[in-house]
Formats: sequence, C-alpha cells, structure tokens
Amino acid sequence: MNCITVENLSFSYPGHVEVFNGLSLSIVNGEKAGIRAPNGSGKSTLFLLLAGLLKPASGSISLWGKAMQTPDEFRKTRLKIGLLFQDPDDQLFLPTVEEDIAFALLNRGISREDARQKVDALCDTFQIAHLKKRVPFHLSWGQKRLVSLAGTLVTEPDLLMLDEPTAGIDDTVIETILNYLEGFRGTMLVSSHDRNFLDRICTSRYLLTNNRLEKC
Ligand SMILES: Nc1ncnc2c1ncn2[C@@H]1O[C@H](COP(=O)(O)OP(=O)(O)OP(=O)(O)O)[C@@H](O)[C@H]1O
Repeated sequence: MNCITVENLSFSYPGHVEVFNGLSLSIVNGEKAGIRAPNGSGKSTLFLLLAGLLKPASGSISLWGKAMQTPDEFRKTRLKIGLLFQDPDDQLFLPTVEEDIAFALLNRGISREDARQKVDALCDTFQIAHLKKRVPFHLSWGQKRLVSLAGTLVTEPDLLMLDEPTAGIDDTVIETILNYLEGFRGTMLVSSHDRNFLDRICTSRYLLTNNRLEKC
C-alpha cells in the first residue's frame, strides 16, 4: 500500500514562478526515500504541500490511500506525521527546550509524566539533556536543529519527513542520528545534500529536477 500518492501536482508561490507543474510520486509504506536536488528546486515546498501547510493549485495528494481534500483532513492526518522544517526557527516557539520537545506529545493527550519520560530519553540519546531548561531562541543553530529533530521524533510518527536533518550538525552527532533513524520502522522522506547520510538510511533515492522526481 502507498503511504504517499501525488498526482499531477502544480504549485506556485503567489507572484512568483511555478515550483511544480504536474509532479507525480508514490512512496510505499515502510519506504525510506532520500531526495537530492539542486538548491531552490522545491524540496521544502514539497514537504509543506504533503503536510497540508501549502495548498496546491491543482492535482491530488493521498496519504495512506485517503485523498486529502480539506484542511481538516490534513489536520487529523498530521497527527501521524513528523515534519522537520528546514529552518529550526520556523519550528521552535515555546519558552524552554523541554516544553518545545514535549509539545506534540501533550497536544496528542499524553500525560505530563509520560511526556517527561519520553522527552528525557530522547534528550539523553541526542546529548541535549543539558539544554532542557534553556530558551530555544538563544541556542546555537546546531543545537536548535537537534531540539527540533527531537520534537519531531518524540511522537514516533508513522511518516517522518525530514528537511535537511544534518545541516549544521557535527559528525559525532550525525552518527547518533543515523543510529536512531536506522531503527525507525515507519515511512520516511528525507531531503539532504549529504549523499553518505542518505546512503546509510534510505531504501530508495530520488532526484528532483526540472519539476520531476525521478528514481535514481
Ligand atoms: N515563501 C516563498 N515565497 C516565494 N517564493 C518562495 C517561497 N519559498 C520558496 N520560494 C521559492 O520556491 C522555489 C523552491 O524553494 P524551496 O525552498 O522549496 O527549494 P529547496 O529545494 O528546498 O531549496 P534548498 O535546497 O536551497 O533549501 C525557490 O525558487 C524559492 O526561491
């Protein structure tokens, strides 16, 4: 069964050139798909469209076989999705790191104690336990990246969409992230310019150029 089916998707930012014109793709359940592309070709835009945060001009998006037609359908389905934004400043918004990582759990009705345990475990894994009481806004860029990644993974989503997860992160921590993602059992769509990173965790690779997403 497909996790993601996109047919004939077209999208332009208002007043700008079109990003997609007739893009189609399908990602099967459990696939770990790596996307590479030149800068500005639309990777981030694709993730935002798939999460229902941008609206296509035409075409269809189905997630787990269900056509996503209304904002409400996307909102409900997003509970099963973890989306890591390319820029952590678009993602972090609460007064402390631990509150930010816990947000998606509490939003899903998980108790404070269970949320605290999951946050603590992930902070230990990503070596960011010392940052828990810090203000996300004041962290370094790499630290923000790790905190936003923890906040994306903490709900153990069925579909992970990671936009440049290793940008600005040092090699030892990249290894920790790789180890974690190698054990991830859901479906994953990950964009990166780091070919080695994609080779380690992906079961399929795609190249996005000239409006087309082609297996490579
Ligand atoms: N909010 C916006 N308003 C107008 N144009 C935008 C906006 N966001 C992105 N674009 C444009 O849309 C195109 C696709 O951008 P996008 O960020 O999706 O590409 P990308 O493949 O993720 O790039 P990169 O690898 O450089 O991060 C680019 O030409 C970009 O300038």
